[in-house]
Parts: sequence; C-alpha cells; structure tokens
Amino acid sequence: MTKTIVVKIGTSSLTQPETGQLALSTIATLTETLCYLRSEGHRVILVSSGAVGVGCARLGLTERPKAIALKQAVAAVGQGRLMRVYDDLFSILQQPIAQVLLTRADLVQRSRYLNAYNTFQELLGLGVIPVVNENDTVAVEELKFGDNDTLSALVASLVEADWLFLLTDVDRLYSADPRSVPDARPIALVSSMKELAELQIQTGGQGSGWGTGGMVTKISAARIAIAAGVRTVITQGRFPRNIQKIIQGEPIGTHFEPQPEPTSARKRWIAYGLVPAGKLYLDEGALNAILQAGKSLLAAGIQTVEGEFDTQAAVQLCDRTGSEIARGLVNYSSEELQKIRGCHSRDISTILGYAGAETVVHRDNLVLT
Ligand SMILES: Nc1ncnc2c1ncn2[C@@H]1O[C@H](COP(=O)(O)OP(=O)(O)O)[C@@H](O)[C@H]1O
Ligand SMILES: N[C@@H](CCC(=O)OP(=O)(O)O)C(=O)O
Repeated sequence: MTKTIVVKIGTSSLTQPETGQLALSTIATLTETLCYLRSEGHRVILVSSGAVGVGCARLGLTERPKAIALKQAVAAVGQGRLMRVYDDLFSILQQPIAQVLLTRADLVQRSRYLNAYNTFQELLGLGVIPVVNENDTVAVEELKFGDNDTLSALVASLVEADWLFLLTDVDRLYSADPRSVPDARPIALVSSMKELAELQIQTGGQGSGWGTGGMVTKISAARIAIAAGVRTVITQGRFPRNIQKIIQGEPIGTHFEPQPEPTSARKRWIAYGLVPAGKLYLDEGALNAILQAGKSLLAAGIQTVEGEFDTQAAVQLCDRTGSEIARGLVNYSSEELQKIRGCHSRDISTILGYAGAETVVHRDNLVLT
C-alpha cells in the first residue's frame, strides 16, 4: 500500500565530523534508498539540513557561525551546493526532485499553510521527491523553525504522513546522552507521550558540533508528529537502508507510536503552525474544565495575562507554574482580558461597555498540548 514517508537527515549525518566535508557515501545510499521507496510506490519527502555546514566547508570556516547575518550568508552558499549534489545523485537514478524552502511565516498564515499543502500534493502526485529546508537566508529570529526536526514534523503533519524518520548520529534515543552517560539505557518504543514523560529522558546539551537541536528537538518533533497520527522513528543516518528494514517491521531505532485518534488538521495548525503571542495562567477550576471535561475557557478561570495580542491570536494556556497545557485562539485582546480576567461571563458587557463572546477560548479553537 502507498505510504507517505518523510525522512529528515541532520548535518551530523550529512557531513564528516572531522572535516565538515560531505559524507558522500551516506548521501549516495540515502538517495538509493529514497529511490527504492519511490519504486515501491511510496510518496517521499526529504527534509535535509546541511546548508550552513556545507557553506562553511565551502568557505573554509571551521565552526558554525554564531552571528545571524553571517549564518544566513553561509546558508545561501551551502544550500545551492547541497541541491546540486542531490540533483546529480537523484538524476543518475532518473528521480526528479524539487527544492522547497519554508519559513515559519509560511505556516502561520492559514492561506499560505494551505498553499504549501497544495504544492506538496502536486509534487508528490508528479512523483517528485521534495527536498525541504528552512529558508535560512531570509528567516527572522521571531519567525523561525530554528531546527529541522520541528520543520520535518510540521511537514509530516501538513501532508498527513504515515512515517517520519529522524536520521541522526546516534542509533536511537537513550535514557540520557550516551556521549556523556555510557551506561544510558536504550529505548526501543515509546507508546505515548505520557510514557515518555515517565521515562524522564535526559537530553543534555544542544547536540553535536554541527547539529542545532540535539535530542530535545527530536522529542518535541515526535510529539508534533504523533499527534498528527505519524509513526516517528529516531535512527542512525549512517545506515539509510535501515529505513526499508524498519518499514518492513525490523525493530531498529526508537519508535514513537502515533496517537490512535489524530488531532484534526485545523487544531494541529492552531497548536503547532501558529506562533503563540501570549500566555494565560489559569486557576485549578479552569484547568480541570479544560483537561477533564473538554470545556471552553471562561474569563473567570484566568488569573494572569502575559503578552500583548489582538483578538484571534494564538496563546498558551498554562498552569500556575507557567507549564503549557493547551493552546487556543482568543476571542478577546490582551487589553480586554486584563479587565475581565477572574470575572463572571455575565459581567463582561458591563465591564467592557459592549457585549463580547461568552468564552475567552471556545473549545473548538482549543487544543491540549
Ligand atoms: N537522551 C539522548 N539519547 C540519544 N542522544 C542524545 C540524548 N541526549 C542528547 N543526545 C545527543 O543528541 C545528538 C544528536 O543531535 P544533533 O547533534 O542535533 O543531530 P542532528 O544533526 O542529526 O540533528 C547525539 O549526538 C547525542 O549526543
Ligand atoms: N537549516 C539548517 C539546519 C538546521 C538544523 O536543524 O540542523 P540539524 O540539527 O543538523 O538538523 C541548515 O540547513 O544548515
């Protein structure tokens, strides 16, 4: 049966750690593997990092630049070279590819989100393998994916993929970073995010020399993907052929089971496509109403309003400590909410001087995270 498969490969797998030069054999085997999957009738998307790493190697820079403008310039050098290599290799195997560069802003605006969806559908329908990366050269700090793990999960969610493979330089997820904790326990299966919380994984720092996110971003990517019903696997990039074996059922890497009832596409866009503009701190009653009873959020349950936002903005709904439990679209601006927080809904029109919505976040616009 045709499956939609998203494969993300990180800089640490695409480049040689000592020199920063391209790891040609890995890229060639990855190309062969993805072409094999296409020949089996699957729809394939590659999310490839490496623009900054390849740009650095081309320019003789020995470490990842920190200054934003330099990083953006280096990415512009590297992205072209990376695509050239992919196009040469895929062309040898008669496989057309396409470059898709996205910024966070492309997924925030609903019309652009839908446009991206349509473009992916057309490309996949044409039998093309889209090669996706963040548009590093123009991305601005506030509207950035920041790491390709998150980007790949959002793409997998957008196209409602069956599989997301996060290829990296470790063979799977461990209870702690195996580089610094040699006896860390390997984890084969995560059946739910609740189970993941119970495992209390330690993720250490920011990842290997050239990578950006480390394991933290892979775990949050898995969370986004499984909510969309996408089975997610963390496995080693050096052995791309393992992707075929995993699809055939071999227990390689760490598997995250997809949520049995995926969150709807619109709610996923609210939860992960939009960038939250503020935070609402809720009391116990409101937390229970949202978590246990699936109710809407009323003004009475809001203790504190943080940030400045307009009506219809996305906000984080948090407990007293500031931990996020849900996201939603607000029916009031932050200015209005400062006046009506803690108040009964029937008093809102008197306080504001006009009638507003009964709920602050209606349950149709509210997603548990
Ligand atoms: N709990 C953990 N299990 C496995 N690896 C971990 C863990 N915590 C941190 N890491 C580190 O994450 C690194 C992979 O992340 P990163 O360097 O960002 O790779 P990539 O370039 O593939 O995105 C590994 O090399 C490993 O040292
Ligand atoms: N967009 C950046 C990659 C960012 C990123 O997530 O890198 P990595 O941790 O290696 O997957 C680039 O192409 O260099």
